[in-house]
Amino acid sequence: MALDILKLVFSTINLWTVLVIVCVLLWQWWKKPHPRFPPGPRGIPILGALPFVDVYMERTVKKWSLDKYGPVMSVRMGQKEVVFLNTYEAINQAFVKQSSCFSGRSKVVMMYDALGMNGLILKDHDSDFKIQKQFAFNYLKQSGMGKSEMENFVNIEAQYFVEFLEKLPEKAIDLRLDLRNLIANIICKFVLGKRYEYDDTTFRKLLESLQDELGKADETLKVVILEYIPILSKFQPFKGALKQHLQHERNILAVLHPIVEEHKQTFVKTDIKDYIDAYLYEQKYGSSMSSFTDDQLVICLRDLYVAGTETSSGIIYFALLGLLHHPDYYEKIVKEIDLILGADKTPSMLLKNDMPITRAFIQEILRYCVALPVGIPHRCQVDTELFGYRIPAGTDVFANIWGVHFDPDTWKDPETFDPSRHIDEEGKFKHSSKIIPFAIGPRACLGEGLARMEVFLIFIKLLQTFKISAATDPLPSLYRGEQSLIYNANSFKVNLTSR
Ligand code: HEM
Repeated sequence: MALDILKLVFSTINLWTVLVIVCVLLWQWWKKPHPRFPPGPRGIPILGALPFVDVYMERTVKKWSLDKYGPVMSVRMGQKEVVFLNTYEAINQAFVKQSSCFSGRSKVVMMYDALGMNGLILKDHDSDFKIQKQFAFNYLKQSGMGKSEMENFVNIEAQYFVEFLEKLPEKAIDLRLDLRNLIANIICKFVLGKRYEYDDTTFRKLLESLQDELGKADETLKVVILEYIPILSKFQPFKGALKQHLQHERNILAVLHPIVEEHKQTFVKTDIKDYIDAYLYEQKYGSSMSSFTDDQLVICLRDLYVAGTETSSGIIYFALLGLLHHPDYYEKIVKEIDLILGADKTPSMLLKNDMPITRAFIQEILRYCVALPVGIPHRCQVDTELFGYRIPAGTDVFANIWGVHFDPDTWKDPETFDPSRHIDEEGKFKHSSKIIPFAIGPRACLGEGLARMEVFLIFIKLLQTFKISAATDPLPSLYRGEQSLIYNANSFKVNLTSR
């Protein structure tokens, strides 16, 4: 009898416990951060809308925004309520006009244990960040970002690159890694003060860590999910994926630390050769010395290297794929290059106005193949209003850059790859403020000037030197690339023949 009573009590407690847990979960899922929070799908308890989002999250969200929720909408992702801005006007309003509210960063689970919230990319928007970003920007500008000094350097590196390719045995080649080498060399020269030969072991180590860090798509997916359901980091396979990701980050830092130490040993205040020297100078003699710490320096170097390598090289890789998909444009561009540069003249940004077809093609690649389709999330720093909605402090806000580039209200047949949309009736290149691959506002890309220069000069140099043909059949899609931390084309091979 007593046993029966005990059994009954326990089964009742269990039932109640389960009921309470279910109610808490339902309440959490149902409750919005504010009655005027932007509308959006709430999905199912615990997972939110995660199971309903395509691997190309930006495309699903844009569709939801067009079909039902409008330009400013929310999506419940796991435990988090995030906001997506799906039109140029919404992004401009938040990230430019209300930038004092919308420029923060949140803690990133997949990086935090290795990087904290230091460096440039992950740093919250405070006075320290402004000093660091201004310093980095001034340094790049002084080094000639967007000017002829930097152009010379990109051209010299591009020349090394084509010479390296010319020496390779004639066979089909996948240029992805070699392009990454080339672009990494450019950023290393500015930042670390040296370029590396393609077989240098330190350089290979750095590149391999980058490749591992940016990861394979399925590993990346596991660490990305942790941003929304952090509790999963206690369980496999998420625990292992996170550990590995953090180790890749530490590997990059381990290569950079000794380079900084070497600079410290050889530092001469009257001979500033690179970013590290300039930083050490600021550390010793600058007016805001406390902001310039050793840890901050190493993570800034990591940021410039990581942010500056995969993005630009990926866009050039996409541009080559685009050419192979559109032989009519291949022909037109080569004709333009032959007319303006011939076989020997060095590519130059000064000639860009004479090359509208090449520029229009690159512009269409930047529209169509978005390296960071939803940018890097911003954190709303104070309770604020946006388009009549309430956005509480602490909310993560994404700019759906892909959504802007494929907005049917701006672009006719947005899914058609068509460079002619960037050329006016007089045959001149037409700039569009609604192509924003580098984002906008105070958190916009630091390296836009350098990246634009790299893509233009290297793309032309390759076409001036080689005849490029496809060695992969069928070619991967230009529209559906590989979704990892950075969106890239799926691998393909080409044959290169000297022109
Ligand atoms: C085609 C090439 C590139 C693309 C498409 C690109 C795109 C972007 C985007 C979308 C962001 C996020 C902006 C935001 O949070 O709103 C960003 C941030 C950043 N990029 Fe780039 N980027 C490229 C090349 C580069 C290069 C070459 C460098 C280095 C010199 C660089 C350094 C950075 C840094 C440091 C940030 C963080 C800025 C901040 O948090 O304030 N990027 N980039």
